[in-house]
Amino acid sequence: MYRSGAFVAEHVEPIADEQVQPNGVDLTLDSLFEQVSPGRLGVEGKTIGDREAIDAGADGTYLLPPGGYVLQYAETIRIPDGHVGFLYPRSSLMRNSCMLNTAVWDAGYEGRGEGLLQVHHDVELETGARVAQLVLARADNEELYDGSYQGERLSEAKSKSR
Ligand SMILES: O=c1ccn([C@H]2C[C@H](O)[C@@H](COP(=O)(O)OP(=O)(O)OP(=O)(O)O)O2)c(=O)[nH]1
Repeated sequence: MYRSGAFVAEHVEPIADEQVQPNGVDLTLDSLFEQVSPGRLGVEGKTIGDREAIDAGADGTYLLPPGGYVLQYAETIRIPDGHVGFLYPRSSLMRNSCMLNTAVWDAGYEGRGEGLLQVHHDVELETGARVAQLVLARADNEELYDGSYQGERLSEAKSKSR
């Protein structure tokens, strides 16, 4: 069963009232990157390719030509024990010929995650704009997430909020 937006809001920070939706919470755009070297997924282990930050411009707006971009969310997410998270693109993003690709958010994960933004037509995205919606569903789990992305970008979040 999916939880209410008010429940999801207890596991996302910082959060403003307008981000809380009936069935989930909107996440906002923090920053964008372009991958510049190959990564690798092996039978054992993985590496993530190098990235270069994309310049948002003086007014904080990204002007994006078609391509694939790594998008970092501004909010810290905590997926509670007994739950799984799914993220969906905001429909207005999709209606503007862009798509956000996402994966499973595991119980126990805490961090500021990433998604893959596909741009199929030039688009403008302002830093802080709502781009995605996180939903939480009750789900059995034997253990909690303890992978390499646990705690990602948490220290950055703290220094930003000062
Ligand atoms: O769109 C998504 C989906 C998930 N995550 C976060 C939450 C999730 O718990 C974590 C790890 O995801 P996954 O288990 O799919 O990654 P992996 O490549 O298997 O990494 P690991 O080897 O650390 O499990 O990444 C994101 O940042 N973005």
